[in-house]
Amino acid sequence: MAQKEANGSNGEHATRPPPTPSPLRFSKFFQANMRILVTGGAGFIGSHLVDKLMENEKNEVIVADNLFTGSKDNLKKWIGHPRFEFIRHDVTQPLLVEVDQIYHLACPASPIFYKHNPVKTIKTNVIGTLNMLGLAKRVGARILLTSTSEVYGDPLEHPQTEAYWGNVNPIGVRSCYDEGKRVAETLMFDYHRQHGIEIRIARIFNTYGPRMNIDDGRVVSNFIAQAVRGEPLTVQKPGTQTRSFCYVADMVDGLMKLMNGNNTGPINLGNPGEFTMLELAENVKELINPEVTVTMTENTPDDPRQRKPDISKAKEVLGWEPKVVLRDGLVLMEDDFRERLAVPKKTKA
Ligand SMILES: NC(=O)c1ccc[n+]([C@@H]2O[C@H](COP(=O)([O-])OP(=O)(O)OC[C@H]3O[C@@H](n4cnc5c(N)ncnc54)[C@H](O)[C@@H]3O)[C@@H](O)[C@H]2O)c1
Ligand SMILES: O=C(O)[C@H]1O[C@H](OP(=O)(O)OP(=O)(O)OC[C@H]2O[C@@H](n3ccc(=O)[nH]c3=O)[C@H](O)[C@@H]2O)[C@H](O)[C@@H](O)[C@@H]1O
Repeated sequence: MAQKEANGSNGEHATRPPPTPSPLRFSKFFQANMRILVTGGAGFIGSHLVDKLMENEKNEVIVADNLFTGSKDNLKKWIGHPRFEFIRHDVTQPLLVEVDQIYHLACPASPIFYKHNPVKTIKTNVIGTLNMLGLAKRVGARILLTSTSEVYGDPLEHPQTEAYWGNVNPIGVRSCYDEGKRVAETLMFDYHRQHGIEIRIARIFNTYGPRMNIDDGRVVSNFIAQAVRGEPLTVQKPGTQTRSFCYVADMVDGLMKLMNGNNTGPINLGNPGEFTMLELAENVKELINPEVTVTMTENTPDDPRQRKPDISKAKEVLGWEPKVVLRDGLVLMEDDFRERLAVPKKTKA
């Protein structure tokens, strides 16, 4: 059953005005660029976001990343650029920089990585978000959190609207991530209400695209790497579980619209096209390598059975909806995987 509309979704519950940015911002002669911090900017979504932000000559971009799952390779075209800076930094430690906006993405996202060191994952979500909120408060910056559709857990409502409070196991092996992100959302709203911080929360649904780690472990990258290598596609049982896959360029566009718009969120960002894992495997097989087989493997605990975003709110308040359909996105990703795996496409005889 739909639960009541998420509180404070438009900032009406802030009890304080936002903290003031640096006095220099109001100086008549100061013509600084917009200074933007991207935590987790060496990762998959983060590096695509950095590319887009760097297109605007009025932006200076600082990436803070501990390189746990990210890589400097993802940022190589910007290293040394005068408007770009990389800081190897773990967000569980305080960070002192002067910025106007913070995109807070730092957190391992693939289940195999976030379950690898669950205590660190919780610390990243809770202490990391606290640190970034503290920074936002000190410098008067607006902060956007990349939350997740996993806050809905194994959802009993379908598709999921932002008003749904979720069905999350608090003590399971995925909880470090799901509950960590839920606490991060709570912290965002508490800082907003208590200190007037300008917040934005995106609830991201499964996003895919070029630059995902080859051994990332997530389903789209697994299937594409397997198809390119000519290995069986590993569908975890029962295979009827569903996900909705969003192409990364659409996601970056949504994140920037959210950051620069007036709504705090939370707002679902995702592609509502819904596929079973067996359907995804069939699509990858047909498009990338019709010779591979599909094999059924064991699943992991608490795997959500279905997931599909209701994006009415994103359409209404951001004027955003995804443009790239799954079959086109898979092909766009294939070229990047072939290049990195050094497996060229077979040319027809
Ligand atoms: N890709 C998706 O489908 C998806 C879905 C929902 C939410 N998200 C969220 O989007 C964000 C980015 O996800 P992604 O898919 O790009 O994952 P990713 O693993 O490629 O990127 C995460 C980045 O954060 C960095 N990082 C991790 N812990 C850190 C720490 N303690 N300090 C500093 N840096 C740290 C990693 O090194 C990496 O560069 C994450 O917050 C994730 O929860 C992603
Ligand atoms: O979008 C989200 O909110 C979340 O989605 C993913 O979590 P998950 O949906 O579990 O992603 P995958 O690991 O890609 O799994 C998707 C489905 O594919 C299945 N799978 C995975 C891998 C594989 O080789 N085969 C396979 O069938 C899994 O059982 C699962 O049902 C991301 O990894 C999270 O970071 C993100 O927050």
